[in-house]
Amino acid sequence: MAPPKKSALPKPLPDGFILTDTEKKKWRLGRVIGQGGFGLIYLASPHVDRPVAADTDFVIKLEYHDNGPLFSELKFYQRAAKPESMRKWTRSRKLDFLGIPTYWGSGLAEYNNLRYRFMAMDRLGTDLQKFLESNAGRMKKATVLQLGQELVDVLEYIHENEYVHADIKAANLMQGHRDPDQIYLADYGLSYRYCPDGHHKEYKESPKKGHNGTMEYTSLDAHKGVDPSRRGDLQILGFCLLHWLCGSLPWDKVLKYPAHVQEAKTKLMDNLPDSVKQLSVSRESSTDEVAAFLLYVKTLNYQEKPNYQHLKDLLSRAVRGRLDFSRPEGPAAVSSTRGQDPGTREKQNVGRAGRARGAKAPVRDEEQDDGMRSKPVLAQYRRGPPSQKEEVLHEVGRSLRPRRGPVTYVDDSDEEQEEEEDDEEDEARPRAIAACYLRGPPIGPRSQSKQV
Ligand SMILES: Nc1ncnc2c1ncn2[C@@H]1O[C@H](COP(=O)(O)OP(=O)(O)OP(=O)(O)O)[C@@H](O)[C@H]1O
Repeated sequence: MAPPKKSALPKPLPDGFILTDTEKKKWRLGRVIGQGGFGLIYLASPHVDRPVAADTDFVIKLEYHDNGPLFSELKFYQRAAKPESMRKWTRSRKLDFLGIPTYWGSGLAEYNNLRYRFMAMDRLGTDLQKFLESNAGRMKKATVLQLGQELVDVLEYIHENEYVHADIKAANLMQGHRDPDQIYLADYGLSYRYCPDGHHKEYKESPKKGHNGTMEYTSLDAHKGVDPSRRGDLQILGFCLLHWLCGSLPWDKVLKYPAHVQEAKTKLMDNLPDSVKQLSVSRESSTDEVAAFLLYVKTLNYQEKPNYQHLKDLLSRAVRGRLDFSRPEGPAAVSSTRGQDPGTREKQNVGRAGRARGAKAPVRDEEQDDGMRSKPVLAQYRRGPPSQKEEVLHEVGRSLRPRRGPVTYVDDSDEEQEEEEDDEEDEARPRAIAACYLRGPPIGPRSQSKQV
């Protein structure tokens, strides 16, 4: 009998299903509490003899075994986020907390002729995009600066462990399940090993890979198709901080035109610090610190190690204490983000060519653009099988938000090296990308001079 036809989102496994990880540890599945473009998030428990408690501290992320992002995420956790190594780092740096979720195990499973990959990890709480959506896209300045400092700590740790995240944004920042003051950087599905075994990738512009990442925040390097690096992560973070402070970004209205976004970001970076300072919506929410942050990031060479302490110093200004996600004072920014459904926002994330390639973000005639960010994504641009996704959404309730759609995946350039390490995973390796999914050349002018 032919195996059932697959779509990107896995056919759910039944409640109570028992999974065995590579360490022979068993995990019991509870209910589904989230879904992404490729996978489902289940409550889970290592106590397999009883139903999973509603307040369990664990979740399992489940995807079809050859889908891809989970494979990539797993590699990140296995190489870079070992609990012992994080503990050591936290102690040596005298940090109270490091916002990277703990990985508890992973494995493969089979059910009804379908093969799955799973990963057990810390359960997390609400993502920060939800706060932004109820606060006109803004956060209080003290909160923004504090988040910025905490994220610099997280980035320093992952950068020192040969990885960059490459997709920092509020939707990937989640509160702790037990402690809402602990903020975790989640979703390492697009993380990239920029410095395998201490050898930094070379600077190389590649039009075929241009404009990858989440369009609002992706770095200028990514716009040019350059592999992600440390300075790119910091530039993405700078754009996020600016967005959270102001509620909007200068390129909000042209997000469907990657070349225009690139142009607007180049202009902003070329005219620092004034270009950022003038975006302040009020004195209380002045953007001076973010201007200084981005100005420093601009000085970094592609392979240069940032001075993380200096970056934190630039953001420090009475920013200790509890995080306050209430609505900031002052005028609401004129933001085209407001009112836009999160699904539409997420469709602007086009993934990384060569790793998570897929349908390109929709590009339409310019004449048609009259603030199109608030318009729904056209049906033909929606990735994945809407019917199945909608079914699952109904089952699991309103907390679920569709994010990126399915893309065919190819592993990063570490393939040969990984082969040695992953003998037992060989069979599970994601398939090579089909030619029909390769992204075409970027649209629009490429007028920038090289910046290495
Ligand atoms: N560790 C976790 N604990 C609790 N909920 C989680 C956890 N990780 C993810 N979620 C929830 O599940 C949803 C899907 O997460 P997931 O990381 O699979 O997908 P995504 O990042 O939204 O999209 P994609 O899979 O396309 O990258 C998230 O929106 C979040 O609400």
